[in-house]
Amino acid sequence: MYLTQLQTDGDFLSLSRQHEWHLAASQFTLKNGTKVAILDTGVIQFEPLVETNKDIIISSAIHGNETAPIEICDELIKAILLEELELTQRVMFIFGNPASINIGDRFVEENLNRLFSGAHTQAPANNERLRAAKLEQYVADFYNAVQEGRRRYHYDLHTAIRGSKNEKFAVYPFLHGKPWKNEQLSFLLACGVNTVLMMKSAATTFSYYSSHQFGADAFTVELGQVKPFGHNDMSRFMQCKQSLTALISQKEVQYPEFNLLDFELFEVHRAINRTEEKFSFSFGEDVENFTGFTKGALLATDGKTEYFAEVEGEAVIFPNANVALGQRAVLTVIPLSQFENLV
Ligand SMILES: O=C(O)CCC(=O)N[C@@H](CCC(=O)O)C(=O)O
Ligand SMILES: [Zn+2]
Repeated sequence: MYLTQLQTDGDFLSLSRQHEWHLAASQFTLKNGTKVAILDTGVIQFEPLVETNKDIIISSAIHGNETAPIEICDELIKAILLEELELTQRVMFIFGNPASINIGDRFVEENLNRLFSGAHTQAPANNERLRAAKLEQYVADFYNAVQEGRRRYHYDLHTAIRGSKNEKFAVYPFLHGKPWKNEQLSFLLACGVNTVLMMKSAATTFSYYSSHQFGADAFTVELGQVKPFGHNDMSRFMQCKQSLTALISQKEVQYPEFNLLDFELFEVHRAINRTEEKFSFSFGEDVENFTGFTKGALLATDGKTEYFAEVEGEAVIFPNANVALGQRAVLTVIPLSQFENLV
């Protein structure tokens, strides 16, 4: 059994990487009374003795090559297990895809972040599809284990393949008409994220699952650019780590008064999917996220279909010509025009 080693070094990341797709469940209690439950590889849950009012999920390694968020969570988990950090809230950490961490790639067979909200059932099982089903269940059990009416959060931490004109940005899952929350934007700002994309449609991403299925305040948070372990300048992630630390170890957290002028808010204009083997962009690999295009400029070619910028300044997000057929090759955004749904 792995507990003795884990209680000694707090290294849940290495333990998860040594058990790529499954780890026997176990539990123990820290000296400070915090209950620790290892639910599976990459899934560890903490419940402190004190009365709590928040249920917080912090996930990383949904894509295994996005190492900075993994390092943040590794450090937080170690601090909790070694009792250097005491919690005041229920917290579940998830390393989404340990096998993809071990190959230093986005995924093994299939993009885990396109398999949630039941999408994992739409094709024959593989390890990522089985994993998505398990992660859905762990999230459901975590939120449903306590009484209704508590505050639910899920921050799914990523880094982007390309550089970004806005280094850090968040994806606000489509809320089906429910209002966006100033308070959540203020938390993101405390993490160093002042740029937010407001999505306009349902998705099969992890953050959309927690948002839509459980009403969690959930975001995909892009903290920087993909780099191998050991190549991240962790000083650039300090604000995020400190804000997450405050959220999980303080009863309440105060943020500076909300000022819309502190933010760059975008709405998704459209998603362009790759449907043909022959798919290319009109621009190079060095073109960064949030690069805007002149109306009428060619953006992408999908087989015989050409896509042109429809709006002056339409900007690209997550351009990736190598996505699987049928998947999103790029999002385009324009500045948010309506703010009444922000409360
Ligand atoms: O840089 C890229 O091309 C992708 C970075 C990344 O993994 N982003 C997430 C965004 C998820 C969302 O839209 O909420 C993803 O593509 O899964
Ligand atoms: Zn990612």
